[in-house]
Amino acid sequence: MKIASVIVDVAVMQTDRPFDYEIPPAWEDVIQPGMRVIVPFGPRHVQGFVLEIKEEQESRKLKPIVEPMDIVPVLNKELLSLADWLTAESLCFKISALQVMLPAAMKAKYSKQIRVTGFAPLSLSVQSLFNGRDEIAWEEAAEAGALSEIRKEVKKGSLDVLYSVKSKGRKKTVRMVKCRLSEKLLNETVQSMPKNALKQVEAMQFFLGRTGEWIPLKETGMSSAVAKALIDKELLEEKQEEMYRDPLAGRTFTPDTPLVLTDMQQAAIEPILEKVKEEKAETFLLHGVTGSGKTEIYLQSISEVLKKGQEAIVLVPEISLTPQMTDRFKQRFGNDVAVLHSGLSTGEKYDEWRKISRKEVKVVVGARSAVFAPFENIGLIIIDEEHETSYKQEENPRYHARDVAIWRAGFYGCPVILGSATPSLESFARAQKGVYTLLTLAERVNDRPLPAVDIVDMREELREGNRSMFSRNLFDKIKDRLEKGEQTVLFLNKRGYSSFIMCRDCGYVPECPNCDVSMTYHRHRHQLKCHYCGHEEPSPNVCPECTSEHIRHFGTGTQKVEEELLKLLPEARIIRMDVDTTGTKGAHERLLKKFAQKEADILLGTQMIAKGLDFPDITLVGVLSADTMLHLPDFRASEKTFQLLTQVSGRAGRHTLPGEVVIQTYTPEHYSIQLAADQHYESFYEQEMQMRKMGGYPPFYYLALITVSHEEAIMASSEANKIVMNIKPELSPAAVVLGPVASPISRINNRYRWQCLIKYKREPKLGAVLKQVLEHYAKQGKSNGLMVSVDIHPYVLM
Ligand SMILES: Nc1ncnc2c1ncn2[C@@H]1O[C@H](COP(=O)(O)OP(=O)(O)OP(=O)(O)O)[C@@H](O)[C@H]1O
Ligand SMILES: [Zn+2]
Ligand SMILES: [Zn+2]
Repeated sequence: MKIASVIVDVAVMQTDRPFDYEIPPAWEDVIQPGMRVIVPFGPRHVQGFVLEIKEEQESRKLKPIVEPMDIVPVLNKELLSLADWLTAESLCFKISALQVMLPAAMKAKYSKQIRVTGFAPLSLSVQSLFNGRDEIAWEEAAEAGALSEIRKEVKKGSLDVLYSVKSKGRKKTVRMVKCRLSEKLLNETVQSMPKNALKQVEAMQFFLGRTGEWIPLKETGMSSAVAKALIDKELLEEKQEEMYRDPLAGRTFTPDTPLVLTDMQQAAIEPILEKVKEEKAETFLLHGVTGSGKTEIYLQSISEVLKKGQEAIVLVPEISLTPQMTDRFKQRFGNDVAVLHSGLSTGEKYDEWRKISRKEVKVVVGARSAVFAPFENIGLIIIDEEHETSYKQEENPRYHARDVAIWRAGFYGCPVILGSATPSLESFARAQKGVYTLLTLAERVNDRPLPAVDIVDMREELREGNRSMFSRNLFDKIKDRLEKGEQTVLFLNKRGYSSFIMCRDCGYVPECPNCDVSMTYHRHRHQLKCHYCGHEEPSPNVCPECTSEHIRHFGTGTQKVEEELLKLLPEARIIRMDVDTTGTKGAHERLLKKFAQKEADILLGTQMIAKGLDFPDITLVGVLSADTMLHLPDFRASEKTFQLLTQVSGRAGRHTLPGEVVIQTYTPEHYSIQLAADQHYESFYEQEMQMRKMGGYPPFYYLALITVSHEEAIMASSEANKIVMNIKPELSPAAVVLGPVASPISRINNRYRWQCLIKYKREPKLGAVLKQVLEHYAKQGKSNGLMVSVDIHPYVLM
């Protein structure tokens, strides 16, 4: 008999192994590894993934597969083995590793139906609920409050519960019609049709000269009733045709041609093209200052890959998946490009995925999860802005796109390009050691200078009586740009410094009642909101502690900056880009377009404007508060500050007009601010490496973070203690186990959180030890309410 081993869609430790199912003879030729199937599991039907197919001589009693959900495998052999690797590396469930590779639309949707069996009579109340129908949805019964009644009936045998599984994704179809008659016959028919059937006559006339051609029903102008009548008369034929939802519908792209590379670009691209030609895996770190033409190198490398008939994946951070960035790929490669980003609807993402899967496109540009694009002949993988922490997924499977890219490149024998103006310390250290090959673009294209940077000490401003959020230096420069008709970008760093409320008399800051964090103030609704659990409450007008009225909004929101700017410079035309103004579909793009067409003088925004912008008339960049991120409890705080300041500064003076940057700060002496002003990556790297060495942090040590949470603080802390006691003897003396300590955010959603951090260099047993810890708590978890999570190479230490 033929047997399929299947991973079922039930993400708990007990089911984290393949289960065997019989393949019914009818499906023997159909079912293959990598397909989704529906299988019985306990009383239910669930989705599962076929891992392999076995042939056994002896027949044994197995439950049969109910039916396949795919006609062709959705995961190829390579992706199936990538799932093995991912499971082992990130200590996740196999099912999570398989699901993360597919678009959300392909996740299973479960529904329950209740059906009348006819074996026993129904009670009157249930009869009236069914109201003559054979079947109703579970939800309907639940809403009617009839579940306990139903349960009794199921026991009696009069009702039955059916579980069904569906894919969420719907293919979009259009109704097409075709005239079945020959041209001659059609002519005669139109003549002989009764005159009172005017609509039908008109409809048939439409096909004169177009018989035998499939035409969307919409275009024929006839109603469905008329169509139906004509189909019934066998004059027309109909079919449903599958369609893609096109997120870029109605946009045209002016094709562009490759630029002539500068000598420096040429030197950088050659080693890449060599590996493309040799089909050898190698990881390149392309370190190029802002505006040095990295993107052109990506484009021309991809060209070579396509010429060889291979495919390319380009990852960019979600935040820079702006039309400006994706257009550059569309302009060069036209319809060969699929774009995957979170702004697409579930259906649109599914359609893009299908285009990739059917090899109708050759290039994918997308955020983190695009690294799983189901290509089978990959010739190049590019990760732009490789230092971005959003490449690490912060939920299971906790993978880093860079590691996945390097794994896939190893499989296909192709190069990986990691590009950045400010590489992560980890990657640069690897390049120093020769694990990655370093390629450097030390200057901007065509000797354009990097912008000149002024650091302004805001404490000094205050001492001299300037209480505004703009230093005199920055203000003068903005005014100057307004007069000259040049453009300014103002950047407000909000990460880690969202606006909160504080009482100026007693220092009281409202905190979330469920989580130990201060709440964020939302100005437009005068509400306080917790970003961890979603709790919301009205913002107080007097201090709940001391009843002072001086309880105020602290921190500066973009809206407040805009108001102040308008007070000072009423003539300025400002575009504000933040979560409030870019919430609707296409808003991001519209705002940037307006700015590009010079309908505004100042672009004011948060993180989302730090990257990728390339406009010729931006000659001034102002950073309103450089140090807000420096004070986070995170060993990467300096690195993040340096990266962000360098990126934002890089938006100025990218074309012929020279650029200037003003950085406002309360800690001007800090090395990450000083060195960002000099745009001196190597010096920053040297200095930061010393700090990391002293602190025992990456890249000198690897990290693993264990977090334990429970509703009672004492449970969380004592279990965290037990874990530490159990782990320590298993590790080498070189490993350092810190904690347990209360997590920086010590409570989320009424669960107390404790953590311990393991620092290590080489611990071959660590993975197995941590897996044991997880297994142990998974078995007990349900009964004692403990939750334990493990994050290998964590980026969020809170
Ligand atoms: N060989 C070239 N000749 C002329 N112009 C070029 C060349 N290469 C790139 N450019 C132009 O230089 C500008 C900067 O290039 P690009 O955006 O590729 O830089 P980048 O290194 O990706 O920048 P960033 O990291 O700051 O986003 C662009 O306007 C681009 O069109
Ligand atoms: Zn107070
Ligand atoms: Zn909360």
